[in-house]
Amino acid sequence: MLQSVNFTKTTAYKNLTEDFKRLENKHLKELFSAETNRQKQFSILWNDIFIDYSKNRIDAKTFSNLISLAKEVGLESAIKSQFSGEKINQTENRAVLHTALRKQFGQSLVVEGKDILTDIFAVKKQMKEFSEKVISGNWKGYTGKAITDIVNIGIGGSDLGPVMVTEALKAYKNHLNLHFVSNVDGTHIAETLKKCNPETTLFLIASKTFTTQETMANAFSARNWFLATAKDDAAVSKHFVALSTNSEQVQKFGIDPTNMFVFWDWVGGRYSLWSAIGLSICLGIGYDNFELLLKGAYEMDEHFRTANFEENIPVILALLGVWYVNFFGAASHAILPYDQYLHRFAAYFQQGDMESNGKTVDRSGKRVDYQTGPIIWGEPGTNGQHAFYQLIHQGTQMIPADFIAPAQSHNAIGNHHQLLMSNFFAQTEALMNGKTLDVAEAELVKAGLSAEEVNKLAAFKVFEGNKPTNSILAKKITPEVLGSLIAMYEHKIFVQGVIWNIFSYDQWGVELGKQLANSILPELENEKAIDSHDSSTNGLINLYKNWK
Ligand SMILES: O=P(O)(O)OC[C@H]1O[C@H](O)[C@@H](O)[C@@H](O)[C@@H]1O
Repeated sequence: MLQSVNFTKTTAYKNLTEDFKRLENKHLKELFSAETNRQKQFSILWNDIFIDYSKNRIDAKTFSNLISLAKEVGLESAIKSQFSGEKINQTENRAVLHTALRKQFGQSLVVEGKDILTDIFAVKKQMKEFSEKVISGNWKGYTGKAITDIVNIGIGGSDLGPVMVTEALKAYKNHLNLHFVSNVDGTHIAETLKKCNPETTLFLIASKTFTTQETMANAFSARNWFLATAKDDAAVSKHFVALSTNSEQVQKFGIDPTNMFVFWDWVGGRYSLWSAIGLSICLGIGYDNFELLLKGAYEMDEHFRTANFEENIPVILALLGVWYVNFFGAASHAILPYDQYLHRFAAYFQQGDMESNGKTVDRSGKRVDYQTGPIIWGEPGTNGQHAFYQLIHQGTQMIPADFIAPAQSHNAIGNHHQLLMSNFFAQTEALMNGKTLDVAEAELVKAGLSAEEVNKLAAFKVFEGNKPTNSILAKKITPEVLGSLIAMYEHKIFVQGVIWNIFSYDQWGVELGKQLANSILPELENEKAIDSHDSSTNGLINLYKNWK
């Protein structure tokens, strides 16, 4: 089981407090000139991924104290507990075994006396056969036509992962058109169905619980739309399949149990793209590529599980994050992929990270007296550069950022990739070095400005620099590399949860809004004025009722 340790009471934390005093006002430029081999010291080449974390505000001593922190909070045994299937998600009394889904054929994992890989491989086989049948056109719709369009209906973890991965690996896409419907706003399903033909559309109803309001509403609307043309309940089985843990609800909805792809309660929603929830990935890029994605994740699992903390990528990234959140007071962390295909990567980890570590209560049930998970955000470069980088460069907040880029593009058009990469390299350099007042003045003088104008303008052209970044350079974004990158962030989140002494695998914070929406729903079904809430909520509901 996970130990409950307040990391702020450890010796390592005390030492880090001293480190912070030493480094708080030290410029990264100074650190680089003091250590000529700094990149070598603070970087890892692993498979086709290079992690350069040298542009962080640490020195060798801080690094070693951060590693000690991981040791002191019992990270080693926490990793063992997670991988072996202990019920570390204590508030839901569940194991956390998305890593088991990535195990390779021929391996085994016995949990509570049962080899859980037997069931996992059986579902994978079902996914392989089904996806191959649909892709080849052998799976026919109710009028005998091959499937052309796949609509995945799901939300949160049953949507974001498949969306992100199928976008990231679009270069591997086959002929099937993929659509994702998540929002309960009728616009989402309506606009999607405009593009589909009931005879050739396959719906994947993706929901771990099969009770999620948004998904069920969309699933019923999809079925009504389908039956309006098909006019035969028996046709449903050719066009609707379920990805879920809840066979009872799946059957109630009317989906044939043979068309159900199961997973298990030890797969958290936001960690479920590796499970049956990944069926849309198999359909969109082929099962073999899905397997490669899993393989890449498995390799990262093995690295995380076995590498010394000093060389352990997720551990190091997690510790650097803690360093900024808890010592420098950073409130957010940016994920900035220089790859258009990764345009949903940050959005995916908004759920992955914020739903996991957005907690205020520690593992003993007490309110924490330190900061936990940061706000995760980001957009692809270079778009972000022309939008919000201003604040990263010259704003008052410290925003540690991960810059991710592939050395090889899937679309080598002209010099586009060089242009992109020049920006990737320039940004982290600029964020680190900044621009001094002297340089800003000299540039203005060179541009022919008068002394008075130089004096007026120079302060606005200064960049303090000293902004920490990680550069994550991959050879190419292949399914395998993507799998590794996703698993890398998953493990980073876990490590941070261990340090912050919180439960990373529950998500009670999403419940209150759901409960209240359920109690408000019946109030919207009649004309009566409402007075059961506070004046703001009553006022809003009543105005809505007047206006609708
Ligand atoms: O797959 P389901 O059960 O429909 O849940 C969808 C989402 O619901 C809630 O918002 C949370 O529990 C998420 O973690 C989950 O991913």
